[in-house]
Amino acid sequence: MRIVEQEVLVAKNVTKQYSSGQKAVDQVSFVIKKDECLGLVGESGSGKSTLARCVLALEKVDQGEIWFKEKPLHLANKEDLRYIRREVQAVFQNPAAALNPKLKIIDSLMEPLDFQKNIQPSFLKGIRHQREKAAEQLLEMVELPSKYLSCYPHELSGGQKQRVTIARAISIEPALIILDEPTASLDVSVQAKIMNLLKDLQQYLGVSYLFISHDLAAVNFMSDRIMVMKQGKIVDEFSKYDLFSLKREPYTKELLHVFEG
Ligand SMILES: Nc1ncnc2c1ncn2[C@@H]1O[C@H](COP(=O)(O)OP(=O)(O)OP(=O)(O)O)[C@@H](O)[C@H]1O
Repeated sequence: MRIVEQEVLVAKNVTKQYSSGQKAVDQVSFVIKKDECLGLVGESGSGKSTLARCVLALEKVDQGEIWFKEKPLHLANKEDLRYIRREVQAVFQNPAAALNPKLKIIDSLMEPLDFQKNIQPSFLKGIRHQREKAAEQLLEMVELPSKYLSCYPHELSGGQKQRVTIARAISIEPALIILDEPTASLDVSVQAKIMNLLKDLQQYLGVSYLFISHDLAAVNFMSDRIMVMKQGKIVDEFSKYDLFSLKREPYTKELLHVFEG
């Protein structure tokens, strides 16, 4: 398949069926462009996380194609997978589960950089191999003081832990970050702060996002374009400025109704 330069990820007719026979993802196609945030909204069980796992190459697709830049995820060999794992990072709902409780924050944070010695992120120029300085810089980017580097995860709040997982995701300067309900486990006041941080980071780093949530308000705040998923299918797709258009599908209007309260 021909990939246009500005396209970071292209999914074409992706289908994933579990052994129960149910199609969790059914003929889904989309494009994520450089620097853009694509939002994916749908109620629980609509297939959002399954699609995310396919994009992360954690699930094998049954039909269709997923291309990350010029690499076919659906046919990826070991070397392609190594490249994709570096370029596509993820932040999930539960930061407590994402951090090893036995590791100090500095060690969880630096895991990707410790592992991939040859990566030179632009924002760590001159300090890439000074481990503590690099870790301090990463924490600063997510607005956390460096004193947390020597703490264990249980000493941090949920929002602080999520900031650490975000810092870890950006640490190797990926091209795409999958954000799967990144604020769902956090207090409402913290949710807004994390979303603002994610927006600022996106602008600063020029990274692309796939932002996944059941909350249309959150998706609308974060995204340039929005896809609505229902029972494994994309039932609506539009620019965020067209959310209130009369042309929206009835299901989007239902979600909108919940959002407007
Ligand atoms: N490992 C699995 N084995 C079998 N069925 C699964 C598996 N994972 C998900 N499913 C089913 O696939 C469908 C889509 O689930 P998925 O978790 O992708 O939806 P979701 O929109 O992310 O929901 P949620 O927001 O609740 O996580 C659901 O019916 C779910 O029960």
